Amino acid sequence: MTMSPTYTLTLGPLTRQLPIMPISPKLAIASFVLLGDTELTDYAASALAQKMPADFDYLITMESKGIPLAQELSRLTNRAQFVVLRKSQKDYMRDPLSVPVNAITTSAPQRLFLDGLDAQSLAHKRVVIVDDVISSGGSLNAARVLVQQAGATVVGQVAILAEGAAAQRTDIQFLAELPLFPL
Ligand SMILES: Nc1ncnc2[nH]cnc12
Repeated sequence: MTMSPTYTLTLGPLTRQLPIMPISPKLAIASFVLLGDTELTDYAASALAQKMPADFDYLITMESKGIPLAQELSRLTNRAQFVVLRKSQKDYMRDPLSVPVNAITTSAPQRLFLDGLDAQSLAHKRVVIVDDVISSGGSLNAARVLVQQAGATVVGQVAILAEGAAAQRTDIQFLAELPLFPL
C-alpha cells in the first residue's frame, strides 16, 4: 500500500497524523476519523465540556462519528440521555421527521432522520448540537432544521474541528482548525 501524505493535528497534549485523501478531482481533506480513538474522544469531550452553554437540556448529534463524542460529553455534563440523528430510516422509528443533507465527504444525496419519540422529548427543550467536524455546515444546518421542527431551541453548536471556511464562523465553538487541501 502506498502511503498518503499526512497532516499533523495537535489537540492539547495529543497529536495525530491525518492522511490527506482526495475527495474530488479538485479537493483533498485531512481525514479525521474519531471512531475507535478513545483517547482523543475523551480529551476532546473534556475540552468541549468547558465550552458548553451553562443551561441546556439535550445534546444532539449526527450519525455516526459524533456518537462517541456526544456520549462522553453527555456523561461529563451529567445528562442522562442524548439524541442521535440517523442517516437512514429504521423500521422501529415512529413518525420520523427527515430533511435532506449535503455532506462534503459523501457524494450521494443523503437524508437525516429524527425519530418521532425523540422529537417529542425535544419539544420546548434547549439543545446543543455536537459533531466531530463542521465543514460546509450541511449536516449542522440539517440538524438545526430537525431541532426546530421538533419545537426545540438550539442554544449551542460545538465540534472538535472547524474545517476550511468554518474556522471563521463565530456561531460555533470548536477546539482546532483543519485546513482543506485544494488540488
Ligand atoms: N476532514 C474530515 N475528515 C473526516 N470527516 C469529515 N467530514 C468533513 N470533513 C471531514
